[in-house]
Amino acid sequence: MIILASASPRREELLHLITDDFKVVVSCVDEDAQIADAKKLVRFLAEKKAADVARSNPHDVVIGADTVVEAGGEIFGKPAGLADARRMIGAMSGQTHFVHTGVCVIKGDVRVSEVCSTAVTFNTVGKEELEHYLRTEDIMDKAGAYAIQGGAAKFIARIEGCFFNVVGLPVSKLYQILQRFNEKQVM
Ligand SMILES: Cc1cn([C@H]2C[C@H](O)[C@@H](COP(=O)(O)OP(=O)(O)OP(=O)(O)O)O2)c(=O)[nH]c1=O
Repeated sequence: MIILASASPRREELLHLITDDFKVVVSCVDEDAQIADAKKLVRFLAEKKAADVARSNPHDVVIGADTVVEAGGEIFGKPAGLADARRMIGAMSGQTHFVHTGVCVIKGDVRVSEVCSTAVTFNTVGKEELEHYLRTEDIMDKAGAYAIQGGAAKFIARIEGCFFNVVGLPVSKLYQILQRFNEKQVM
């Protein structure tokens, strides 16, 4: 059985693009980590989430993931509040940033972790547009305080890499990892 160790409805929706044969078990890990490198951070947290659920489900294939935005040398997770969200989108306005998602798949002793990065370029977001966006989108549970799959779509000038990675799961990369588990007969 495949288990998605995530409370994210986006990740659940995205995993359905690969298979309908899975269940969700939410991990209860502390996401505070003192890691300054964004790629190392998402890998660490994806592993932590997957390992937490794998401990009590040793015979299942457990998937964990974590997404952050890296913009101008800063790492943006979920905003702490409206002011933080305003600051994050302000920093990304008219600029290119990276969205990194770590994904970890564990079954018993076998563990595969990967990081997928997507470059996203925002058009300049005007003050009024920004305030309207903050009023109308549920951004508090999104890394970088935006949803590319939602109202932020209108700010996107260009993306390079996997779109689904930005939404929280690098679907094609995860598919390849799961195929490897299948070939090794560990699924
Ligand atoms: C940048 C971006 C992020 N996101 C979301 C994906 C993730 O759900 C969230 C980042 O938070 P995460 O901490 O990676 O995930 P989560 O807390 O939602 O779920 P869990 O830890 O239980 O797996 O931001 C979007 O939905 N759209 C976007 O455009």
